Amino acid sequence: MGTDNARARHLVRGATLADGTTTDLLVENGRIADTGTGLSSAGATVVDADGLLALPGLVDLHTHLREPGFEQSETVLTGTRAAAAGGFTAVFAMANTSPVADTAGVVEQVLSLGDRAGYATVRPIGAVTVGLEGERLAELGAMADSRARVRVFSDDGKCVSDPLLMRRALEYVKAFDGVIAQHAQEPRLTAGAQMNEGALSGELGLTGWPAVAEESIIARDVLLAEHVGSRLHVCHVSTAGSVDVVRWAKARGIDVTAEVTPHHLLLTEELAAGYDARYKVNPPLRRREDVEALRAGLADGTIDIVATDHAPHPVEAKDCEWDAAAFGMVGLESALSVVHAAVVRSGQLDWNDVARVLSSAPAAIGRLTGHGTIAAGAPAEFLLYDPQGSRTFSTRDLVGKGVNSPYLSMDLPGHVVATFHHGYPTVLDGAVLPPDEVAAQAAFWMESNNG
Ligand SMILES: NC(=O)N[C@@H](CC(=O)O)C(=O)O
Ligand SMILES: [Zn+2]
Ligand SMILES: [Zn+2]
Repeated sequence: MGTDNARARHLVRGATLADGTTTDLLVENGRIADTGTGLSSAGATVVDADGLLALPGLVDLHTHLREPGFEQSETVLTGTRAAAAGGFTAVFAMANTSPVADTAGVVEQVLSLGDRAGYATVRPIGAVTVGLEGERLAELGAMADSRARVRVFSDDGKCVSDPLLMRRALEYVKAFDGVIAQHAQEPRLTAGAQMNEGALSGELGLTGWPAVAEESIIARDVLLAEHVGSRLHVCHVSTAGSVDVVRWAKARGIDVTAEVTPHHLLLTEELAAGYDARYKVNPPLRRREDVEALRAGLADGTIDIVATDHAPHPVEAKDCEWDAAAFGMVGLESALSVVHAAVVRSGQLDWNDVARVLSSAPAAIGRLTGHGTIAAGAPAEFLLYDPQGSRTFSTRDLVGKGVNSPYLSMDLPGHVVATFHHGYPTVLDGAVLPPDEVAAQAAFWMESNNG
């Protein structure tokens, strides 16, 4: 049955592309076989895309899939189902698992789990240091040369704070065109930190996380990247000052890219006032001025991409006192709607920009091919989005294991109607397709493409 479906052609009829033109998409053998209007539907399953926007499959450069080791929070299967629901066709899986993804063995395991599940391309991120301990470099070369072909390295969750180790890591990854993705947080300036440092943290009696703890590491790292002539990526930029530092570095010609999360584009620190730990995240939600600067930075290209930092946690880790709660929010299922609400409605980004910041640019930074374009001959990696209307976001919209979403009971615009990965649907009519069906499609795809 799965084999038949994988061979099946799909005709997506009357979709609107990011540039506003209308087209049909004939999907066959994993590729977009043809585009144009009035394509024949002979032998094809027709998907009516009237009024729907077709965007290249979203690529998340920053996802916590939690497997191996924290399967109570998420697995590669559940996390990639959440990804598909959000319109993602590729995710880069962060290394803070148990064991840590600091060896070729672990990254190959994560790769295989992703391939088998079949909901999205999973590209493992390798740890920079052994055990994320910040003491000695992990086997970066072996991870790069492994089947997982790791190009992005990060100790995310922790900062590579030792400047000498950071310098060595930047130097080392040049050999295989890798990039260090830094979680910029000066540890001494943020010991015990619970929320953004400012008047509000004082009022609430919570230890503050000062903006300078992020900005000083970014400033140091762009200078190190310049010094060694290497490539740096900055994770989840959250302050106006960070945008200024990155803008300065780019003007100087330094090879740096930066990401912002959907939540830092929409939410502010005032949400901490109710001590609801759903709003506890690292880096913390900041001030309105920071949100405005992040939006402007994304619009003018200083910030290259939006990445979710999808960080699922079990209910117990959030349903407790603020100080004791885990940092992090889920974000895959809501990302496109939140970006729509934060920067499309305001006119700062159009849909072409959205396709860039959520698909082609993250693919380019991660050296991932086969994603980021909708064109005849290209791999069929795309989604259909209904930009009309809005929904009250609820746990029914959450497909992964985590329910730690800051958007529950908020009204969000639009929704993902369909996602196609490797030419087969992972989401149709707004519903994620069952794991056995998708796994069968994936097995057939692997056979015809690798075998
Ligand atoms: N963002 C978070 O608040 N938490 C992340 C770690 C991280 O991205 O720094 C996690 O792994 O839970
Ligand atoms: Zn981080
Ligand atoms: Zn993270």
